[in-house]
Amino acid sequence: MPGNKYSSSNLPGTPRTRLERLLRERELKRFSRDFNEGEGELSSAQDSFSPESSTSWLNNEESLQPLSGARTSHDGGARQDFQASKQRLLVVANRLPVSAVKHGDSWQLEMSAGGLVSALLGVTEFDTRWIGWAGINVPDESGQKTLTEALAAKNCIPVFIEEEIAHQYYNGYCNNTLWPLFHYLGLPQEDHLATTRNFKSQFEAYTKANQCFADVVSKHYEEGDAVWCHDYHLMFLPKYLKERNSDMKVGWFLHTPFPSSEIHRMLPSRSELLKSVLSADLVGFHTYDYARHFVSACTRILGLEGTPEGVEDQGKLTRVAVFPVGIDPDRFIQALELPQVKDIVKELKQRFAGYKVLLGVDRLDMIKGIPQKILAFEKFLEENPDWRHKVVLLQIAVPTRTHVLKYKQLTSQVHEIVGRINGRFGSFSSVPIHHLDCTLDFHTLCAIYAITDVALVTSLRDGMNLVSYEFVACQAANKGVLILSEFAGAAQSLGAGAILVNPWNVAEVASSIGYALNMSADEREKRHHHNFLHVTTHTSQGWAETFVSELNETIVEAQLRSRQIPPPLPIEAAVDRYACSNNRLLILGFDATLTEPLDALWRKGNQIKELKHKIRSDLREPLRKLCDDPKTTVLVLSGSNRNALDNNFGDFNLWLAAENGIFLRATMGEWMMTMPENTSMDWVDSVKHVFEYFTQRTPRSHFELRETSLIWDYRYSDAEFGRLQARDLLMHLWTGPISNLSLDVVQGSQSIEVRSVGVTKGAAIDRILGEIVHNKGMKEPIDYVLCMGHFLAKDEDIYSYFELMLPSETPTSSSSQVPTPFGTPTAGSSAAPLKKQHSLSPGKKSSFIGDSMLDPMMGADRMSLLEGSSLINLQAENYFSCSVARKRSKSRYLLRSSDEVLELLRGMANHC
Ligand SMILES: O=P(O)(O)OC[C@H]1O[C@H](O[C@H]2O[C@H](CO)[C@@H](O)[C@H](O)[C@H]2O)[C@H](O)[C@@H](O)[C@@H]1O
Ligand SMILES: O=c1ccn([C@@H]2O[C@H](COP(=O)(O)OP(=O)(O)O)[C@@H](O)[C@H]2O)c(=O)[nH]1
Repeated sequence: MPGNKYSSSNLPGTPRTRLERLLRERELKRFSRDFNEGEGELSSAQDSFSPESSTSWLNNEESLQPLSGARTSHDGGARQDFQASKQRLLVVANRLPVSAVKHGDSWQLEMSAGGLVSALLGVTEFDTRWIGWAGINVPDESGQKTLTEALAAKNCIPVFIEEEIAHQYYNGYCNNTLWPLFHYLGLPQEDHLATTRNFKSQFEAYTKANQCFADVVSKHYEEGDAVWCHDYHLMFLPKYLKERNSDMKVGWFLHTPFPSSEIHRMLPSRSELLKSVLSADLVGFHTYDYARHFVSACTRILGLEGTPEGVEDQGKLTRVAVFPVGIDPDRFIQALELPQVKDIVKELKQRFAGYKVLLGVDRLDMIKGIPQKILAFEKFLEENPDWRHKVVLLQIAVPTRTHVLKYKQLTSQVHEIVGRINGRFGSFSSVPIHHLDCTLDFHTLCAIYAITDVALVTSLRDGMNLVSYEFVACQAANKGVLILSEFAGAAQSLGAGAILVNPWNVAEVASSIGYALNMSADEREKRHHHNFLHVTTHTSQGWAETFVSELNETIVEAQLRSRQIPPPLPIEAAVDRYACSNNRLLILGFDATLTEPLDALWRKGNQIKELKHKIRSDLREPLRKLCDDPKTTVLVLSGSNRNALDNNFGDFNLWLAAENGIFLRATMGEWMMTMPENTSMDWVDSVKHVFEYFTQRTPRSHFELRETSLIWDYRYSDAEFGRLQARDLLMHLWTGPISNLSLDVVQGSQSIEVRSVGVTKGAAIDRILGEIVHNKGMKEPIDYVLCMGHFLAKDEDIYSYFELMLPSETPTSSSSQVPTPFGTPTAGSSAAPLKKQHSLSPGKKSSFIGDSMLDPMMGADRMSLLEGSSLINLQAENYFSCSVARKRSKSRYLLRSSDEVLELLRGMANHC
C-alpha cells in the first residue's frame, strides 16, 4: 500500500510550520504518484488508455467520463484502494461541465465551454463532486429527478433555480454588473434610474441564487469534505455555508481579475460582497495583482488589517494567496497523435496552403478585445500590401451570454467590421478574415491550434486566458508565435516567450503581427521553448492540488491560532460568582469597553474624536447600581486623560485612574499621583513635533497630548496609508528625538503612544489598590475580581498581576511577565497578604501637573498600614480577566464587543 511504504513517519523530522507541512505533503504526493505510475506501467497495456477515454470536448455523450479519477477508474484493486482514500472535494461553480439538452423524455449532456470548465477537467486527484446550475429551467419535479439522475453518472449535482431569478442572477447581476466591473468596463449606465432599480432586483436574485447553491452544498456535504467555491457568481456562498456549518472547510477562487479597490468601491454592495468572501478560510486569485487589489479593498473599504498572510479581522485570518491556473497539457499533446486529428490537420494545411495563419479563439465577449484585434489586422494589411492574400485571420468567436444586450450589440459590431474588411481586402478567391460564430469540437480545436503560425490573444482584461496555454501546448512541431495582451493574467506567466502588446494600441498590435510573421526560426524556437516549459509544468492538476492542500493547511493553522484566543467569558458564571462574593473589585477599561460602538459610517466624519469618548448611555444605569453597592468597588482604569474620565464618570460613586493609572481619584475626592517618578515630560516637544508632522500628512489621523504621554491615532485613516505612515513615524522617532531617552513607544493596532518607561496599568495597580484599600478602610479581603478592557498588549500586565494573587497551586497563565506586586501569595495559603514593595513619594509635584492635587497621605506611611494584612483572598474561580474585542490577549476570557459588556454588567447589577 502506498500509505505504508511512504507513510509520513518514513520522512525525517516533524513539520512545524505551514510551509514545512505543505512541502511534506507535496513530497508524499509525489512518492504516492511515482508509486502508482510504477503500477500503472503494468496495467496500462490492459487499460489501453487513450486521450479519448479522458474527458473530451466532443459533444458526444459516450465520450464523457465521470469527472473524478477518469483515468484511474479501470485500474482494479490497488488503484481503487487509493481512489477510496482520495479526499472528497465539492467543486461549486455556476456552470456544470456539461449542459443539458432535453430529447423527448431523456437528457443529452453536452460539454460546456469556457476556461473554468477546461481548468477543472484536468483535476483528477480528488474524489470530486461538481455542484452547479443546471443551465436550463426545469420546473417540473419529474424532469428535475431524471436530470439529477443523468448528471449523477458524471458526478455532477444540479442546482435548480427558478427561471426569472436565474435570469436576473446570471444575465443581470453576474454578467451585466460584476463581470464588466471586474474587467474595468464600469457599471451599466444606459438609464440611471432603471439601472438602479435593476441593481436592487438583480442583487436580490443574486443572493437568492447563492442561497440555492448553499442548500444543495449543505445537502451533499459530508464531514471532512473540502468545499471549493468558484468565481464571481458565488461571492455570497462562503458566508451562507459558514452560517450553516462553521466547521465547513471553505475555499473561494476568483477566475476573473479582481479590480483596483477604486473600481470595486463603485459597487453599491461592495462591503457585503467582501465580507462574505472573507468568511471563506482561503481566498485565491490567478495573480499577485488581483490578490493585492482584494486585500487593499478589504483594508480601504472595510477598514480591516491586511497582512502578508491575508486579511485579519479581530484575530480571525482569511488567507489570501495566488494560484495561477494551468491546463492539462497532455490532453492536447496526446490528441495531436490521434489519427482523426491528424486528418483534420492535413485538411486544414491543404485548405490554407500558401497562407500564414493567424488565429483568435475567444468567447464573443467585450473583454476579449475582438474588434480591436480585427482593426489591428486591418491596419496591418493596410500597411503591408505584400502580405495581402498571403495571410488569413481565423477568428473563432464562441457565442456566450447571448441574452445580455451588450453581447448582442458586440456580435453585430464584430460582424459589421469583419464584413467591411473582407469587402475591402478580399478577392473572388480569398477573404482575409474567416470569422466563425461557433463552438468547435475538441479535436478540431487542437488541429487548428497546431497549424497556426501566430495566435492573437488581445483581451482588454482577462483573468488568465487558457487559450494561450492551449495554443502553446499544440505547437511543439510548428513553434508558432504568441501575441499576448499585457492585460491577461497569462502575461505574467508567458510574458517572456510571447510578444506582449497593449490591445488598445492598434498600431502596436499591427506592427507586432508583422514582427511575428517575419520572426526568425531561431527566435521562434527560443520563445516557444520558454512557454512550453511553463505550460507543461504549471498544470491544472497542480493548481487544484496546491489550492486544496493550502485549504487543508489553512484549517490547521486556524486551529493553532484559535488556541491562542481566549475562550468567551461565561457570563452567567461570572455573574453567579459575583452574586455570592462579599467584597468585589471591578476594574473596567473605558475606550472600546464602556464607550459607544462606532459605526463604520462615522469613520467619515470629524466628530469621531468627540464620539469616542462617551460612555454608552445604556450602560449608565447598571454601572450606577454597581457603584452604589457597598460590597462592590468599581475602578475605571484608562489611558484617557483626567478630563475625559471626569466628564463621563464625575457623577458616579467610583474610582478613576487616568493616564494608565498615573492619576487616581475617588469621585468623591481629589486627583492624586501614583507614580510621580514617571512623569518627566522633558521629551514632549520633540515628539510632538514629529506627531504634528505626520498628523498633517495623514488625513483623518489625530494626536492627543495627555499629561504624561502622547498618542498618534490613525484608526480613522486609510488603513494601508496609515500603516505606512506609522512605519515611517516610528523610524523618525527611533533615529531622532527619542533615541537616547528612556521612553516607551507603545504600538497599538492603529496608534502609536510615547510614554515614560515603566508606565503601565499593571505597574500602577499595585499602588492604586493600596490607596483604595486604605481609603475605604477595607477590613474584609477582596474575594472577587473582574478586570476587563480593550487594553494594549503592554498594559495587559494587569491581568498577570492578579494571577499572582491566586493560590499557588492554581496554574498561572503568564507569571513570568508579572509586574512587581505589592501583594504576593503566601505558600500554601489561599489568602494573599499585601506586601509593600514600592513606596509612593508623597507631595512630589512635577511642573507640568502643577494643578493636580497630590494626597500627602498616599505613600510609604500608608502602605505600611496595610503590610501583613490579608486583603486579597482570591480563588481562581472568582478571578475574571477579560479582554474586550481583542483576540490576541493574555486574559483568561474574551468578550467580543461592548454589547456583551452591557449584558455582563446588567447581569451583575441585578444582584446589587
Ligand atoms: O460560463 P460563461 O458565463 O459562459 O463564461 C465562461 C467562463 O468565463 C470566465 O472564465 C474565466 O476563467 C478562466 C479560467 O480560470 C480564465 O482563464 C479566464 O480568464 C476567465 O475569464 C468565468 O470566470 C467562468 O466562470 C465562466 O464559466
Ligand atoms: O470552441 C471552443 C473554443 C474554446 N473553448 C475553450 O474555452 C476555453 C476558454 O478559456 P479562456 O480561459 O481562454 O477564457 P474564458 O472563456 O474562460 O474567459 C478554453 O479552454 C478553450 O479550449 C471551447 O471549449 N470551445
